Amino acid sequence: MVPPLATSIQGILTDKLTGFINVNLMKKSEDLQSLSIFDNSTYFDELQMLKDGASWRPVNLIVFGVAVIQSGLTLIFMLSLLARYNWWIAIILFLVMIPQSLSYYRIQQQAFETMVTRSKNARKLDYLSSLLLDRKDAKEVRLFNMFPTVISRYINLFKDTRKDVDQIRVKQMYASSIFLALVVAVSGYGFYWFASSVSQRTIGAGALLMFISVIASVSSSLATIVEDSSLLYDSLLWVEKYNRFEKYHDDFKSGTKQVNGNVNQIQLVHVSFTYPFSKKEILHNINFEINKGEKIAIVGENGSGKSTLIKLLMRFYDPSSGEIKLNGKNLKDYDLKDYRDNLSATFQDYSRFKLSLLDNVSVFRKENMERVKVSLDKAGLNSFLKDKNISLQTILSKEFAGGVELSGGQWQKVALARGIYSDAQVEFLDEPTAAIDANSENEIYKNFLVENEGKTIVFVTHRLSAVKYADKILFLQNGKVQGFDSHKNLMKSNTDYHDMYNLQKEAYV
Ligand SMILES: Nc1ncnc2c1ncn2[C@@H]1O[C@H](COP(=O)(O)OP(=O)(O)OP(=O)(O)O)[C@@H](O)[C@H]1O
Repeated sequence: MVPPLATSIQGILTDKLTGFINVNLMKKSEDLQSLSIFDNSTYFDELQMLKDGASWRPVNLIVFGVAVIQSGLTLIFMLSLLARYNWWIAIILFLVMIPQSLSYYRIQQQAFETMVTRSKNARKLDYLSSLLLDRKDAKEVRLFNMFPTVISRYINLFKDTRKDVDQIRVKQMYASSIFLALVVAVSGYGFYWFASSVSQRTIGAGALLMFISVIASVSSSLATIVEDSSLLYDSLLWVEKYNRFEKYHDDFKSGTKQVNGNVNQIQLVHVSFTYPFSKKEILHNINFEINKGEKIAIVGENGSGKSTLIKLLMRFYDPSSGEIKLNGKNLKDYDLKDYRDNLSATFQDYSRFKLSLLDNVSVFRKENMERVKVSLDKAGLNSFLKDKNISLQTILSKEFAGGVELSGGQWQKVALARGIYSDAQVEFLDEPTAAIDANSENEIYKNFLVENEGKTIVFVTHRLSAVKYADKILFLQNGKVQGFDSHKNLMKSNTDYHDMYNLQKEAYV
């Protein structure tokens, strides 16, 4: 093909395929609605490799495919020319290619597998470099002078990773040398045969010149075929991994039943739960129910399973045993997206999108400026609405031009505004005020829990002062329900709860 044309076609294909594959990877992520895939480190390894190869591997299929076909045709033509004089030299030359090609393929496969296992290290290497280069960890990295250790860890890991690859390279070099030696031996013999035939005048002198050019062309075509087809094979292995990823599905399926806007009751019946790829059971035989309009507080020590319970209620995971029922039917029977449309949440590890204030609140749902403003106001951010330097279009990150940096508490309020904006029937709040000052905290709880009559609200809190707003409190200890009742009743009937509440009360007085 004409080189400039080939270059531009290759450029266009590279762009299109990169876009196509990355979009497909993102769409695949949309299919995987459970969080279980994120508990599997192999997922990150495979994804890293697929993302890294997205821009060039598929194009290699075409580039090397075309090169192999071109060299194959040249080879056949040249060998048939040679066969006209001496067919068995042509056959021997051809046979030399087979074992060498096979061994080359094997090495190439090893090189590919090394790269795949290496991707575990590649991710670690990426992480180590971003630790020192990114803004996120800049403060602690500098305070604790993490530079020398991180750099030396990077260098050691890099050396380790290179070791395997270098071994493969050496093998490749040996295989190429043996291949070359065989070709030289066969060609040498061929040259001897042609030269003797010319001296005995059984063939003309021109045949010797033809033999020399055939040998040059055959050996270069053979080398191209073997090398390019092994690179082609390498790209095919990548495509195979990509297809496997595309076909990947977990056991997590959406049902078809519609919620029809009625989340009247959510019931947990003998629910136990162990995270995927983990052995330890986190929740044990949980039984309780939430009725429409109720305000339920979940309290308990760190690690007692409060956030895990919220994840199950939102169906990010399914229980390992027992069932969660929505309006009397198994939650798994319901259309997942439809169910989640009825929910809203402010997570403990809420997202800080590097997008505009408007996007951060509306998150691509139907935009309604007035409602965004009301949500910000209810979340305690009315100061934002008066600030001349902040508009709804302002990007909430200094990494982008004109962006602003928010404080931890302001970020949490933006996350709360996002929850308020949705106006969903059921609201989950996982430690919604951890970073918020006492005055705002009170206001927020009032806004959420007192002035939200019809809404069902489940909130996790360590601040026991907030439990006064709850109809019922679920008291968790080591993944077990220790009590489920009103604050008043628990204070009377549950000594652990009573002690925990009083301890915190004393700390504040
Ligand atoms: N993805 C996960 N895979 C395996 N174990 C996990 C995972 N996420 C959490 N855990 C474990 O589950 C347990 C409960 O965690 P969870 O976040 O539910 O506790 P919590 O009560 O919300 O704690 P906190 O008050 O500190 O927020 C912890 O021991 C934690 O290590």
